Amino acid sequence: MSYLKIDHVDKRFQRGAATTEVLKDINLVIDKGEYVSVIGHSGCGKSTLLNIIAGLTPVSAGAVLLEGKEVNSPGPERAVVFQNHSLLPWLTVYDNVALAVNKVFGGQKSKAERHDWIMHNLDLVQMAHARDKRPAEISGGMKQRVGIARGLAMEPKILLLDEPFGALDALTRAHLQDSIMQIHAALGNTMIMITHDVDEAVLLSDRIVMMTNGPSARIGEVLDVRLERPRKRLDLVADRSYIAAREAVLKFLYERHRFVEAA
Ligand SMILES: Nc1ncnc2c1ncn2[C@@H]1O[C@H](COP(=O)(O)OP(=O)(O)OP(=O)(O)O)[C@@H](O)[C@H]1O
Repeated sequence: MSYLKIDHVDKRFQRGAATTEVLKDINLVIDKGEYVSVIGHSGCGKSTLLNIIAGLTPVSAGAVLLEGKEVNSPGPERAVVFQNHSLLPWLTVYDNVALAVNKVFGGQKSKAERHDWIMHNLDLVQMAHARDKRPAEISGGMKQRVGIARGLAMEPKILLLDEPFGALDALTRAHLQDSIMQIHAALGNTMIMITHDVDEAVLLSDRIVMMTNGPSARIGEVLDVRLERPRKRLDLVADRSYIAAREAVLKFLYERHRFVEAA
């Protein structure tokens, strides 16, 4: 049985009498522990696909199956990390993570166990020192770290990352990419990440799913990234497989499926 199966998924949005077909016949199987990136031009339907996997958006046809069970509502086994962190501004870093932990584990773990689990996840993203700060008191990168801790703390089967580093400067972004690689190596969790950044996709992924332009976007190609782990960005700069993977994605995006802005 596949771990995650996206099976002949179509998505159409209805606005009044007009129907837009955003996704057409999306098929993808993802193994447990895989890191899969989804890349494609703006508006092709990447977030729509992620939201379907999250159970936030219903499919128009087809199905998403996680361990054979159909996904049709949001659940803690599919946690989402959004681009803009989505932390509650009136709660501290600790309480933002606690909210999710209490919701998921309130009936299973004691108060002390939940506390340890919250601190463990804040430690994983190197944010334990800021546990009493509110979101407005910490940087964008730190907010994303807390968002990732909150997602991980739900112990999801799949962590869905919607451009998690998109709003960050290049250096902060690089630090967070390194952190997420370490977390993935340590926990072996399944991750699906949307990105616009070709280097980020190659650095982090086991496979890169490349989507054609919408409307009716499809999966155009899936690239296997055969780079050994752990990966170090500086070592990869001159690595032939890295350069080849990067070139394959760039060619897909800028030669075969060039983005043409609507007039
Ligand atoms: N709730 C909705 N109702 C109607 N149309 C929608 C809805 N959500 C998304 N769309 C449309 O679906 C298309 C795909 O949007 P989506 O946000 O999934 O693309 P994307 O690839 O994630 O874009 P970006 O890279 O710019 O974030 C767009 O044309 C968008 O306008």
